[in-house]
Amino acid sequence: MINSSSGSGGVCRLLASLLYGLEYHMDTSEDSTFLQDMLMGNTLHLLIKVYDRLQKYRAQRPAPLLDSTQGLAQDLAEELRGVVTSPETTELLHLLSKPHVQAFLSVHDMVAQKEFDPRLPPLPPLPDNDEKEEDSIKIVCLMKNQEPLGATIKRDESTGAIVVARVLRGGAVDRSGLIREGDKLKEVNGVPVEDKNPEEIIPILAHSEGAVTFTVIPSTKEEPETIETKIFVRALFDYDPQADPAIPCKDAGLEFWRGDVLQIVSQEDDTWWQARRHGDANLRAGLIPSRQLQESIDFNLIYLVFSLPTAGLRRSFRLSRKDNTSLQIRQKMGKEHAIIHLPIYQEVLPYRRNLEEPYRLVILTGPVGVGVTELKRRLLLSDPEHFSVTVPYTTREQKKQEREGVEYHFVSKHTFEKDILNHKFLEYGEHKGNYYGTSLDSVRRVIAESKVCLLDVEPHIIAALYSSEFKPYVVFVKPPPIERLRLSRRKAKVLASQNEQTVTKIFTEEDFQDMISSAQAMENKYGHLFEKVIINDDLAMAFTELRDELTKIETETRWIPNTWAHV
Ligand SMILES: Nc1ncnc2c1ncn2[C@@H]1O[C@H](COP(=O)(O)OP(=O)(O)OP(=O)(O)O)[C@@H](O)[C@H]1O
Repeated sequence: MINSSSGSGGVCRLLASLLYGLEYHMDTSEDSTFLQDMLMGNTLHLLIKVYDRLQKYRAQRPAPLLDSTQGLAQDLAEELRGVVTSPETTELLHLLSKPHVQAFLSVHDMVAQKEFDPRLPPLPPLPDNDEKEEDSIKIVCLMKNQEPLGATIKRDESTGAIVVARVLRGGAVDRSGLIREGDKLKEVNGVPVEDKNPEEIIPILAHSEGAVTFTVIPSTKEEPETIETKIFVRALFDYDPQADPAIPCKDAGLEFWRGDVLQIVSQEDDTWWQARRHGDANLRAGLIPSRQLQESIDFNLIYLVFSLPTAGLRRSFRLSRKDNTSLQIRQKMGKEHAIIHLPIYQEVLPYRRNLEEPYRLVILTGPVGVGVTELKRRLLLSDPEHFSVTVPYTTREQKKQEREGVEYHFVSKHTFEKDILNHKFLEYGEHKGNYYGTSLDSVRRVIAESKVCLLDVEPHIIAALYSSEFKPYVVFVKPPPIERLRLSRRKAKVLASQNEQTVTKIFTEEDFQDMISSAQAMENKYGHLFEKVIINDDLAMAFTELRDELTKIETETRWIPNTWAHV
């Protein structure tokens, strides 16, 4: 426990409040535990104590008397070995030979000799400044390690000079504060670069390590005030800068995957923004394509390649299997479009449910037969007080054992058709001359009962529920690779229709192939809406993963579209 009466008490309180403030920016409980352990750990607090003690001596400006205590210790040890041994001399010799003492003396000497700065190479001779119009030259030496320098260069089209095009936020160049956008690059490590192409210079810089010396003519333009933006977006596509022919410098690009949350730190450039991946320890920003690039056809061709086979219909009423010819499901929303224009980023903000707020709607989706119904059934059984499902509407006759509002809401054909016209249904279909449908109001009813509503729909229905009212948490249930599918579903049976009869049958090879290709098509087309993907290989494991995830979303901070913040 931290002693708040110590000198570091204020800092400890500051660290504790920092932890609280940072909570919103953490993805997982592991991140939070890691930070908690680090900020509240003993090592950091001992360091703070050491720092506090050193502060006391600061005013006295202590200076080392010697710059080689190691030499003194060696001389002393030699002299002591020559004298008559006594317990004191033996103890002193033993102490001086201890690695801790030697390390301590070595650190003392490094500080005394001021050896902690990197050894910089001698300054290169100043170039002959024939260009009378240039009034100043700057020689900058940066120590480069494995980390890229964090700047891009280009040839200025009007002057032909090689100029610094961008300085990446948080990168080595940015942290040095010595090179600015617009500076003209004359030499790198004494080698003139003015007659070289940027493509020739980039490898020189990329492969150099240690001290890199730049001779630059500083830009005369007034430096614009840098405003760090705090915009968070969820990437809706995978991006690999190494495979991008358009990026000005591949190494300056930021690789990310669909679903990653990115912090946009600069939008000054119209086509290439600067961003960091949220939760990344690396503070150096990288280039990402801007939204403007989205409008370019090439960009869509390169990155947003969607395959468009029609996704398998979900069996919300357990009726829509492919071989059921008598059923025609008519979806109210989301006709298949041949051309999709998707946003490439979705602006998001952190959200944590308040206890008095309704639970988020949980949407389960996936290809026919993947196990959505089974997972939903298990969730309901696991906690019937907490989870619930909607009651569908039907125009078919009520059976003796059925109760109104339990299995179905029984309504007349006239009422059902009126409700269709009034857009009351999320989805509806016809089977053997009767209508079946799920209404938006039935979702609202479950939520109003302070329960988690589990809804199993086809992915194109999600758009109709994608609002601040429902804040849907969309789980995509995905089949495992085909060999695992064959193995795990050996004994599984599915419902199918034959001659107007519903029968059970085992999965066929065609069912598996359909399931996999349908899953792929769904992911390609709607993957940006899926907050969680669960691979249903081992059923028990898939269920545990789903249940744990649903518990977490009730208490943890998650990223939601910023439009959901406005009611
Ligand atoms: N991981 C699994 N391992 C073995 N069998 C499974 C697994 N997941 C589901 N099943 C079985 O597969 C069959 C189909 O599952 P389920 O009815 O839940 O599919 P579904 O996705 O709801 O499809 P539909 O939309 O056709 O109802 C059921 O018999 C179910 O028990």
